[in-house]
Amino acid sequence: MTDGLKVTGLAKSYGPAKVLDGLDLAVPAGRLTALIGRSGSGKSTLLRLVAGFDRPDAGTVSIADRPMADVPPERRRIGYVTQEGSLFPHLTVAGNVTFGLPWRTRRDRRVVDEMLELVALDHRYARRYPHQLSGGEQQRVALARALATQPDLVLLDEPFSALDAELRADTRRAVTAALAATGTTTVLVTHDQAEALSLAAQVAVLRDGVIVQAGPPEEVYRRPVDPAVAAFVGELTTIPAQLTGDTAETPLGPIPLPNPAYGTGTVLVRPEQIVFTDTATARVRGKAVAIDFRGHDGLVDLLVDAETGGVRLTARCAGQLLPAPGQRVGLHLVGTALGVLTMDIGDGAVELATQRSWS
Ligand SMILES: Nc1ncnc2c1ncn2[C@@H]1O[C@H](COP(=O)(O)OP(=O)(O)OP(=O)(O)O)[C@@H](O)[C@H]1O
Repeated sequence: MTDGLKVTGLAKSYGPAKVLDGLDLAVPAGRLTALIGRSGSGKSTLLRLVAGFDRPDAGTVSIADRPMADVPPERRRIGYVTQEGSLFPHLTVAGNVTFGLPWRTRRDRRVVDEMLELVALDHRYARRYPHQLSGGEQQRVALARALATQPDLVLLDEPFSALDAELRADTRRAVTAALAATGTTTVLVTHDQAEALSLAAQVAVLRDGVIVQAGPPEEVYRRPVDPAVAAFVGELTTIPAQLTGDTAETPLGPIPLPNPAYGTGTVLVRPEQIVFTDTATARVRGKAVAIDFRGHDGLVDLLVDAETGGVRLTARCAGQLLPAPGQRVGLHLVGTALGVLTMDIGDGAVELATQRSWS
């Protein structure tokens, strides 16, 4: 697969603060890459350097195989959509959509109709002004404006974060469909891990000035490179274990390990890897202690029976099937462990995870 965007050794400091520290990232052409990382980790800084709004201290940026070192922002063939969309308030939707186009094309109604259709907006919106649109509609117009110039790369900086949940889902669908239909290389910055995992072909995790992991969503979720990434992209639960090479023996039974490990340790798994089974026939049983109800599903704090370890765990369960607090449940462990902390550190494992070895 060719790279739509390639960044190598990118460095940027503001005063003494090193924000990007030799960052490498390859974004496959025609696909969407989600960039995630804690607040202040440098996501917007990276986008600004790629767009040419700011200059890196070191490193290179290439877009569609063109080195960008001497290319000014307006010649980089980039579409940029921010959280607020930043439409021109004094221009109609049509005026906004065609803003970056040559004069002659600007008056061509077909371009506007085509772009509005692409982002699932009725062509009658063309004559409205931004203040006459909802937040989600404004974001779609902002994307239509960005796509109208047929850019080599679209940068989306938290474009859905100001929208409420329902509008966000609709807008997200329209925007990703438009990007897929045009085969546009896209980098999406988001604070919403679920959004990143669901929309992206590649998820890239920014931490300490570098990309610590980039890969397909399933890989980042199931095979995180370290405990901090594991905790950042989803919930975790820990189980004490004896590590016997390719397998960990836990109170809930054996579980395969991604990498061989030996001795006493703690395995990390996702809560959905602990599955409820029939209490009568289960080999391991426990009791639901507390429920964290989340609508479509919930997290269940469990206490495993004393004779099978007496450990506390968290399981995920579909909303309809959630046990009541105090209810007895059968337990079964599925899948492969995310990794192992090769020290038995008990209940505080997740908090301590970043400080411990990982295998
Ligand atoms: N122009 C600037 N001058 C000084 N410091 C800056 C400048 N721009 C960004 N920073 C600092 O660089 C760091 C990274 O900022 P950036 O906005 O890139 O992070 P982010 O990951 O996008 O954060 P968020 O998720 O909160 O939007 C922050 O500590 C920020 O204060």
